Amino acid sequence: MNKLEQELSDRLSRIGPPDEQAVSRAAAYLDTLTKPPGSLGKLETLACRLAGITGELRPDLSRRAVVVMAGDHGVCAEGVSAFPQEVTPQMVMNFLAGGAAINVLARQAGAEVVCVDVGVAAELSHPRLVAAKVRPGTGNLAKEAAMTREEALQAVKAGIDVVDRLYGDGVRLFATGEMGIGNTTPSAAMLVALTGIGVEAAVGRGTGVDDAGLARKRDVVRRALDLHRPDASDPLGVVAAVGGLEIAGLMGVVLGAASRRCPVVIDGFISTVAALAAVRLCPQAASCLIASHRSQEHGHAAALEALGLSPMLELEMRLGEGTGAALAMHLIDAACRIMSEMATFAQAGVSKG
Ligand SMILES: O=C(O)c1ccc[n+]([C@@H]2O[C@H](COP(=O)([O-])O)[C@@H](O)[C@H]2O)c1
Ligand SMILES: Cc1cc2nc[nH]c2cc1C
Repeated sequence: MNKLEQELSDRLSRIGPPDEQAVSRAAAYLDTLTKPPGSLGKLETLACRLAGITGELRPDLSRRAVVVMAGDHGVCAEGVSAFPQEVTPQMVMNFLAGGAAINVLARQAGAEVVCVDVGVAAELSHPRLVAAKVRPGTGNLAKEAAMTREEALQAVKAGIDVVDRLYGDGVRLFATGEMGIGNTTPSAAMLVALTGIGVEAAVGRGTGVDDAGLARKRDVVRRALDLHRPDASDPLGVVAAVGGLEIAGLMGVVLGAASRRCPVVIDGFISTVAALAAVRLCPQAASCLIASHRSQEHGHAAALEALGLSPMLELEMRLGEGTGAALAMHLIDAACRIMSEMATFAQAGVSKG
């Protein structure tokens, strides 16, 4: 085992199961509040999950960050996106200037946006950009491995390192976001490799390719899987062969948050595939995941199902960047406020059924 593998394995060994006692205490407390038992539905489930993750009934999740991992994709050469590759660095600059949808929605949710260059195919420099470029874009997975295993490990480490730094600054709630023209293709390839579902079920229109583009994407995914034959039991091998640098970075965000017992809100298709790969690497990490929305991207439902997650929102969004996750933070706030502000039957003098 080399140094990075050892470091990752040490980190994974620190990821534990949810605190079942805290879950039971949260559930019992919710039943003392002035409402029929269970009537707040998924908000109650969420309050219990947050207790299980953090070990606290009323965790302070006021410091929060959306980590937007950015990377480029050699597979764009196959004509798999409706947009040109230069949009990736252009959007990174937009994130840093505060003008993208994620900046608006994160501000509204009280979250900072932390943008990480883990593999953009352009030179970028900005005081607020986290510079962690592993390589300038992946290889074209239809013809070669997206990256080496070592590069995948470096990208995972970049995600863990960002979480560590933010945790040190007091951040206790994380959300995944990404930017990478072409990244629905590697995400679909990873989903097929990890779950065995059909290519048709995993590949969708991404930024909006037409029927010919969709057919090309499916063909590319089939060719890539034929070429690399990734092993589902080796998630790092899967992301290295047919994944993306920002996807590996998001695996690190999930694993880092789980190792700190922090909830991590999962955004759309790409984020969910990254979370699935992280959970395949470390099944215990599943307990820290909060699914935010169901994206319009064709394969997202299957990715959520593979994780056994039920999203809170269905807003017909398909942007990525962490936008659905930022919106779900309002529901996390709602669940926390129910636990801290609602009167009990005894306090309000309301008769129990
Ligand atoms: O989050 C999603 O479900 C989602 C669905 C479709 C597209 N995206 C975003 O669009 C880009 C990938 O789309 P594409 O067509 O270039 O593969 C990438 O920057 C993602 O953030 C994101
Ligand atoms: C403009 C644009 C913004 C995005 N944000 C995330 N993916 C994106 C893709 C495009 C094309």
